[in-house]
Amino acid sequence: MLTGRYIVLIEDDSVMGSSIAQRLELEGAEVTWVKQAVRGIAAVRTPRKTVDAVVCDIRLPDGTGEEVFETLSRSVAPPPFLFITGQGEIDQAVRLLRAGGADYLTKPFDMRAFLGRLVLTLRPDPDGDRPPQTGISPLARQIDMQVADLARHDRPVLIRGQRGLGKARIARRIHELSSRRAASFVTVNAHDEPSGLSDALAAVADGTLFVSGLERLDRVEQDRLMDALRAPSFRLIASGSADFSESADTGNVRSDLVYTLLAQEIVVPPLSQRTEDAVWLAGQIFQSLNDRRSRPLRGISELAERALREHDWPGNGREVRSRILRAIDVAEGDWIFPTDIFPERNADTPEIRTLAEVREHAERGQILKALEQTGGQIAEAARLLEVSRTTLWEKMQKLGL
Ligand SMILES: Nc1ncnc2c1ncn2[C@@H]1O[C@H](COP(=O)(O)OP(=O)(O)OP(=O)(O)O)[C@@H](O)[C@H]1O
Repeated sequence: MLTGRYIVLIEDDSVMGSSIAQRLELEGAEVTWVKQAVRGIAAVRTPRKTVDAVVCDIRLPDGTGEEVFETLSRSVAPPPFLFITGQGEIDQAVRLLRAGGADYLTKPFDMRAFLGRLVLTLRPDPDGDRPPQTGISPLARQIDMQVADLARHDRPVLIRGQRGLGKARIARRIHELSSRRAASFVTVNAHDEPSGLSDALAAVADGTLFVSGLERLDRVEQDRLMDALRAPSFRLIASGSADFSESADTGNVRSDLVYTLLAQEIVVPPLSQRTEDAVWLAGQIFQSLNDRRSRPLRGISELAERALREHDWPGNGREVRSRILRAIDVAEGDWIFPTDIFPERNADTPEIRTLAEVREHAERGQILKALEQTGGQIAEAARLLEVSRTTLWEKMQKLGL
């Protein structure tokens, strides 16, 4: 029933804790059991894998379940919480449900009833055939799960990160997975002058308002937005720079606006911290553009993939897109090569290239020339190049020809 699921159990009572932990493990779950609030916060905030649910007692030796939940909500979108309460704590539990906790159960309870409630509480199955949207790295998969989670709520969201990381795409995905998906998604770009906030507020109705680059909104517009948020018909999603939380300290953004947003945030790490995602994204963008070509290319060569992995992507996803667009345009053969993507690295720049790179580049040129002369006859080309057919074939495979 719970195979492969990871559950954090915060329960100080040894008898209760061990019977829950044992039962969860019997059902196939992996369990981290802690007895203190502070340890619970640590286990959820820096989990060793994605937490599918937290089972949390309300009364703990060093605090309450409510404090655990609230502390976590300030920095991350917490996983679903199933609270275990005593009779006297129901008010607190109900308050927690309103704040976004998933469910509660009153002691004493039957273990089967507990399992039934837990299954309904769990985070949607991460392997539930949803393809990656942000990337394939664990960090990106975590973002995709947060997106699914936040789509189930209706609170304001802040998406924080450097420029060009796909924050606008993330905002749109939250909207499309949410119950507001049939309504409109209206974007305000605070980098533009004027941003068009008033028109957007008039147009959004019960849809989602996405404010890109929130810290760039001027004071008058911030006041207008905050007024609208007093009784909003819409849901606000905003994007901001990686150090957005400092905006409140420096006075760039009204502090009440900052705190409204910080409660639910997604932090998107730069591509330089997850270069496997840069390679993945290049592949995705290549695929979508290539499919539209009348003469499709065969792919991104291994050498180019290596170069993608080694680049540090200061312009993030936006840079990936523009480089792949260009590469598809200029590629001469069937495959994309490093210099198609990074033209600044071509032979007449003073940059030192490895001997292997130079050799591969030269070999590729000669092989293409020979194949051209022989009308694509491999045996004949091999004779001109004075190598065996097998050697030529192997080199062509390696060079992606
Ligand atoms: N995961 C992704 N899949 C496809 N394209 C992406 C992805 N991430 C970024 N891009 C490309 O990067 C560009 C920027 O995306 P987007 O506008 O969503 O980023 P942003 O983080 O909101 O940028 P900014 O903060 O600079 O406005 C777009 O052209 C988009 O095509």
